[in-house]
Amino acid sequence: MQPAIQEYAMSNSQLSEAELKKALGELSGWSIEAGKLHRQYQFKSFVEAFGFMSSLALVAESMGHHPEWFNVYNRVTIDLTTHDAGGITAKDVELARKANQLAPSK
Ligand SMILES: C[C@H](O)[C@H](O)[C@H]1CNC2=NC(N)=NC(=O)C2=N1
Repeated sequence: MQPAIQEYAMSNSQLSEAELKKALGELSGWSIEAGKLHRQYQFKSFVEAFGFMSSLALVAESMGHHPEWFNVYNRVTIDLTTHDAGGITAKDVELARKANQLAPSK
C-alpha cells in the first residue's frame, strides 16, 4: 500500500494548455481524448487488472477524486476529468501519475 495521501488541497481550476502539455510530457501512455485525460492499460490477466483497480480505488477515495473507468477482462480504460471544474485539473494529473505507479510494468 502507498502511504496515505495527506490533505488533498489542490486547486480545483482547469489546467491551461501549457500546463496540460507539460503534464502530458511526464505521463507515459496518457493522451487527451474528448477533453479528458485518457489511457488504456493491458494486464496479463483479469486478476491483475482488478488488483490494479482495487489499489487505485483506494488512492482515488483518499484523494476524494474518482476515475471514469471501464474494465473488460485484462484491459482497463480510464478517463480523468474533474466534474466540479468541468475539465482537467491537477487532481486528474496526480491520479494519472498514481495509476502509472501502480500498474505493474510488463
Ligand atoms: C464532494 C466530493 O469530494 C466531490 O463531489 C468530488 C468527488 N469525486 C470527484 N471525482 C471527480 N473525477 N471529479 C470531481 O469533481 C469529484 N468531486
